[in-house]
Amino acid sequence: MFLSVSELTKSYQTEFATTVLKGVDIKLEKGQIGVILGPSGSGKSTLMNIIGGVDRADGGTVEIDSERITDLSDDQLVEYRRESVGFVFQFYNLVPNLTVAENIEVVSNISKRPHKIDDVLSAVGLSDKKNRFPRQLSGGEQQRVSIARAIVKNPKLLLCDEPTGALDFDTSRGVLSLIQKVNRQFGTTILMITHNSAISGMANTVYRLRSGEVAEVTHNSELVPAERIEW
Ligand SMILES: Nc1ncnc2c1ncn2[C@@H]1O[C@H](COP(=O)(O)OP(=O)(O)OP(=O)(O)O)[C@@H](O)[C@H]1O
Repeated sequence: MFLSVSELTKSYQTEFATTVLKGVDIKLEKGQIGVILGPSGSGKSTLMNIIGGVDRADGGTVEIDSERITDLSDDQLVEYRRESVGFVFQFYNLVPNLTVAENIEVVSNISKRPHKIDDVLSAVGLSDKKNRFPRQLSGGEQQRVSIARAIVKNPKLLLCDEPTGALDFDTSRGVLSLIQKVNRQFGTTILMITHNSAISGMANTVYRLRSGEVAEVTHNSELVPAERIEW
């Protein structure tokens, strides 16, 4: 199994101890798309942060491509985040005074096996806008840049946290369609979190999270093209 999350637990200690993940199991084959669905507060971002090496679990394991992430030192986690994981968030976090190409170049410059910037720009449909600044782009275009920046390092895993959360319906479908295209063209394994259940049709496996537990797992034998998703 390419991505294997087993019995993952996490609590936060504030005034009260809050158990956010109560033994979560997730499995994805290489090249698959997984979706994690769940209401606000169900633990989606916490789970994503642990898989992405941004936060640490209390118990359980995360393995990607036979590497046990939960055993890595802090320095090894930095390396893992830089080489192996691409992140896409609801807000694009582009550097405002760098052009589209430069925003992508910043990442490719520090990667060991990057894709060519022009190939990535072409894949996201922004070759003709590579010299623009983020403020000169629409929200959907800015999200395309952030996807290009996430995939240029040729990551083992692309983590998308509510990638369409700030976008209108038509633009969202375009971005989801691009995520499907990235999966097909580059063979990238993708894990996406959302509270929008309409998106689940485009995933091989859907995990429904409720109060820190996987309440339901659904496998789709046929994937719905993003263009056909309605909500
Ligand atoms: N650093 C933290 N310290 C204390 N509690 C936290 C921390 N991070 C998250 N939590 C709590 O953990 C629970 C799950 O949060 P999480 O962000 O993982 O949920 P989520 O499903 O991603 O929600 P949303 O869809 O609103 O982003 C929430 O009750 C939240 O208040």
